[in-house]
Amino acid sequence: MSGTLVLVRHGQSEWNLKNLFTGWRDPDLTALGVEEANAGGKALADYGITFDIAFTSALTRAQKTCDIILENVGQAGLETIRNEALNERDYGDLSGLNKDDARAKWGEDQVHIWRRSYDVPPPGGESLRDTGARVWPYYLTEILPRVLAGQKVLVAAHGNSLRALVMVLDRLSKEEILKLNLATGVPMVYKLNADSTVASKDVLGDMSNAH
Ligand SMILES: O=C(O)[C@@H](CO)OP(=O)(O)O
Repeated sequence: MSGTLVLVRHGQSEWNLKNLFTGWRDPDLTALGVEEANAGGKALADYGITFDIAFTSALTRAQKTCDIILENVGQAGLETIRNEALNERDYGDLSGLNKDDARAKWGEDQVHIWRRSYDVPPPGGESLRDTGARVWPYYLTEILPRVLAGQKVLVAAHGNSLRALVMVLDRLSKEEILKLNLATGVPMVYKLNADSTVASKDVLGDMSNAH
């Protein structure tokens, strides 16, 4: 058995609350988002894990979630690497639009395809496959080697950048990934085998109401 990889989606952001497509835009956490990050951090503290290093994106909501989690496990100030490779999927021209307004304009089905399909990009933006094409190499070169060396690694990132990772880790098909939503602030604890496959996965919270 090698190390441990913890993936967590940031807590609720101002734009999650306003129901706006966010992508690379940079809204802060809401008060609920801060609470969710604290709850995720407490769950990890109860689980009994501490980290060797943390990774997060170039966006405020993920960075703050990362900091809050580290505070909760008693590791404020732990070395944290920020990289835009872990940023949210770029929503292109949809960024800043209200999701219900987009449904009214383009139809429920089309918006669902843009939000959750594997390979259909929103206008001017990235498909999940495009997002994976930057997340996955970063994972392989920067994150996985540390886990395989036995380190415990925290990754605080975004709904879709993490879906791209989970798709590969959990070996999900294009159809299965369409249905997968990640809840804000709920840590997923992966133990990896030496060949980098998943030995076990513990979800520390409720993913059932994720959307
Ligand atoms: O707006 C976004 O960037 C993402 C994550 O909040 O939204 P969705 O869940 O619709 O992919």
